[in-house]
Amino acid sequence: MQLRPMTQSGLSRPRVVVAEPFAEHGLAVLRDAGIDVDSQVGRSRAELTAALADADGLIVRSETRVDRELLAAGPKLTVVARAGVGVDAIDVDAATDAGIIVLNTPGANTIAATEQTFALMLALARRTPEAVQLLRQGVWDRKKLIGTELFGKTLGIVGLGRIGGNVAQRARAFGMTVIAHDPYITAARADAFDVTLVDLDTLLRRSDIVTLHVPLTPQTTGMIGAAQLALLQPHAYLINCARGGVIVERDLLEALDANVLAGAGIDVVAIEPPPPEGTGAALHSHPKVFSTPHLGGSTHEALARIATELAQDVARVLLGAPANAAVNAPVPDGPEAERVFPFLDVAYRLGRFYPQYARSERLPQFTLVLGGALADVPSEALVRAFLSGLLQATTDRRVSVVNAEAIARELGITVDARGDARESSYAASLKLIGGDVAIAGTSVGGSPRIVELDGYEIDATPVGAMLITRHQDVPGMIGRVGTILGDAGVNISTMQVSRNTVSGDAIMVLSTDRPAAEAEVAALRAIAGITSVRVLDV
Ligand SMILES: NC(=O)c1ccc[n+]([C@@H]2O[C@H](COP(=O)([O-])OP(=O)(O)OC[C@H]3O[C@@H](n4cnc5c(N)ncnc54)[C@H](O)[C@@H]3O)[C@@H](O)[C@H]2O)c1
Ligand SMILES: O=C(O)[C@H](O)COP(=O)(O)O
Repeated sequence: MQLRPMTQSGLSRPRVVVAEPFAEHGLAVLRDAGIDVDSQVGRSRAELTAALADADGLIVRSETRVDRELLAAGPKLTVVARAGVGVDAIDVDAATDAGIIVLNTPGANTIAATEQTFALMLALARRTPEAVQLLRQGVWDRKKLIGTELFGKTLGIVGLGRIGGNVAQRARAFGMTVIAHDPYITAARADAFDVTLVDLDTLLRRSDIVTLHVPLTPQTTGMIGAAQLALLQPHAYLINCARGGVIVERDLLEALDANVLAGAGIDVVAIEPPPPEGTGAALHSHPKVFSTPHLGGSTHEALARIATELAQDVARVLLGAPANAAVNAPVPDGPEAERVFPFLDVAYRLGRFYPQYARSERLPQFTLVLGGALADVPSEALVRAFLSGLLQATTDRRVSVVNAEAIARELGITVDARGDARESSYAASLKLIGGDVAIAGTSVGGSPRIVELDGYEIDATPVGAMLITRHQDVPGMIGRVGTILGDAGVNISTMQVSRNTVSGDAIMVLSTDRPAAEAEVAALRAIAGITSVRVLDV
């Protein structure tokens, strides 16, 4: 895919501030893509705030609170990237309002968090940390340390998403019965994991071990408090590798002291790192709690995966391509993703191309025809990509896929998207109709192409500097245009000519290494037979 920097400072090198540890090879991916990296790891919030003044991107993990105030310190910010899954420390709504794309790496640490869940589960069941501690003190006591088996026990999973699903699969291999509570998944997903879906109270009553795998949201904050803990069996264990805030920590401490449950394995606490006098620290030192300092996602493999995936996605966004994993601008997943994804860039380029080519006083109402194999895919992500390109080329505002629709609504711009399987002579295509202009695009090997422009068949890559002439179809035109541009030092990288045999007109579509300057355009316009010259920066 051909890319160009999409920063507000035009063609200057984008700059990314890294606020928390991020694997070196991820930084190398950014630098190789022409992005400057500014490490603020370990610096104060004031220093981080100052560093954002001219930053295009920000990379964080779970310890940086990315609130409205911090976002406001970065007027050029295009992307906030979370190296991991949970985005609860990021004000995603504030980012969306500001047109900032929030990325994460869903799935990259799923296995790590799943295995950490089992590490805590087995540690609790076999009392391993206690055994290690006693042996370190020289105590050999086998009777005191008799454990329990996972085999035959009931595991209750709260949140049957990526991690919950992986935990379920492995629990079945241990010979456990698995029940789950997740109001947002289908029965088919539960069946696929051989899991019975139940309500939360039933899960708490029936489980020998309860494990939490929900995101921290307003609905899940404090979802396990005194009333829920009271439903547990006295021999039950509670595991939390999700977020500390899902549990009311004070209630858990009291329940442990009152033998309401047998123990807890926790990787996360509500405030990290926990202040010494808080409930998080009290849990860490509680004799019935085995805890780890938020290590669920911290394996070499997961961190390497995260660094590569995130750096590539940050580079894609900063270089003008659609994101793979934008939290606030989702693209379809499943089988449709493969069809839609290459066309996000086509839609975006059509958006940038249109106003520079059409030059109409007012933007018309648009129609976007999803042709061929695109006819039955959801159009939302394609419309967002189109609008972000269109508005970036027509407004001074910070526009991206996350706020393009809202801005378009404000400006009264509408897009009527419809599928038409018969529309395309390509396997799949997008046709944009606006006023009396019609442009069709497709994707070839991941590269956007314009294949039809106002009835002319062409094959042009709408990326970077372009020059389009309309002229009479007479001999010598190509030579004259080429000579003027050559004399001016404008290198032509590709040239397409297409003719209309009925009208006797032709179109020439050039990609140039730099946009032609006004004087050069004036010289082209002066060629007899040339009716229009347009310079575009797509
Ligand atoms: N300890 C760690 O280092 C670590 C590592 C990775 C992820 N996490 C945490 O684990 C969470 C889950 O990760 P995932 O990748 O499985 O996410 P996911 O989005 O794939 O799964 C979350 C599941 O929770 C369900 N859910 C949401 N609200 C619910 C509710 N009120 N009740 C029941 N179910 C609900 C969703 O339907 C979804 O199926 C993340 O959001 C993150 O906070 C922690
Ligand atoms: O949400 C996540 O991805 C995990 O909690 C990991 O968080 P971390 O990046 O702070 O280790």
